Amino acid sequence: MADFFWNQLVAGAAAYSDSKFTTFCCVINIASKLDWRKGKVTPFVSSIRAKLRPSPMPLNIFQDIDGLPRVILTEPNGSSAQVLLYGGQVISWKNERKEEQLFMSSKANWKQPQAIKGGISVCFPQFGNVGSLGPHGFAKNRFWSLDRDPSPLPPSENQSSVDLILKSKEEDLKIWPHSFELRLRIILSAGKLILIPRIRNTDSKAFSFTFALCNYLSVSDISEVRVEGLETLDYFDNLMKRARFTEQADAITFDGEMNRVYVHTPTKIAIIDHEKKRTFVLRKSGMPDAVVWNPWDKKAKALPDLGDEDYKTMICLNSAAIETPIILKPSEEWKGYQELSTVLSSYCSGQLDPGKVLCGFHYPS
Ligand SMILES: O=P(O)(O)OC[C@H]1O[C@H](O)[C@H](O)[C@@H](O)[C@@H]1O
Repeated sequence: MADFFWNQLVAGAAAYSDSKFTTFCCVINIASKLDWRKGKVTPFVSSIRAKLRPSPMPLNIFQDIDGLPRVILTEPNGSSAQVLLYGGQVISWKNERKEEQLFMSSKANWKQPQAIKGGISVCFPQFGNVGSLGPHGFAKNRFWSLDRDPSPLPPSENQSSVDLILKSKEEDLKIWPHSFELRLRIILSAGKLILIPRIRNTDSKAFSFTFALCNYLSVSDISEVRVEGLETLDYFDNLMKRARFTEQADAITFDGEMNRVYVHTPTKIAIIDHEKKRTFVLRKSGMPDAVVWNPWDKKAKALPDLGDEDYKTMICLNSAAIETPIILKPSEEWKGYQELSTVLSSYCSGQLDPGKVLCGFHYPS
């Protein structure tokens, strides 16, 4: 069946233009049974679709050459996103001009159980190395499932979305003995990519965790990038044994390795890419901290899954809950929210036009 998928995909690629290719890749409707252990995706016949709950837009999935099933989201303006069920990881977000907004390592390791460096990955139940687990926990090295019973989506014709779920399995309980359900809704709409993570304690005892959405954003040249919104805040410097400092600069710029956890950050942070004249705007709630990371040249060379020059075109700006771990009692649920959007940077004497990127924002309820 996997061969069938791949043959269809290749035939489709040859027959269709790029814009229609995505549509064609959507041959396999998500009314599918996904058997990960065999590395296969087995579509049900269409009659079974009727038995499933209706979704607002048809959801599309295909299996790529590495055997990793991915969901493709598209919206009428032409932007698109790709989400791997492995790690629940967003690996691509293209704007309406088909320009990639996310960074993917040129040496990313696509073989399980490795984590894939790039896109937007989920760090749970532990961020970084602080704790008993391996770096960034295990959610990024697990196969997630489609959530067949998500909470109802807000009605909208021009967005497409997917709901994923990760439940604790036996192997997880051995290393982190707390039963949980981690849900992630990914919504694509014109110029925006929204991620809504939710974690429910399905155990009989309380547990605590740290969490991050690790956003690898694509930039033209890291030396020309500035991050605004973190000035005057306190941060833990991971390069200085997590010592606490207060940010003194007007904006964060880069001329060497940086690995900081800013605490109590505002709900909006801007990444200004001077060369591209483009600003990423990160809006978030439920995740009070923000991690800023760039490995620079030496660390990039030391990391086996990062190209030597890759650091120049990436910045990691993570939405996170690290300083104060989240505690959930049995049956309680935590919910976060993250929205990434881009706007054209507008300058007046080198200053970002505040009306364009720093205007008020209200989160959807
Ligand atoms: O390799 P990854 O899991 O993508 O993590 C990459 C980086 O993410 C963060 O932002 C951390 O602060 C870094 O210490 C880490 O190395």
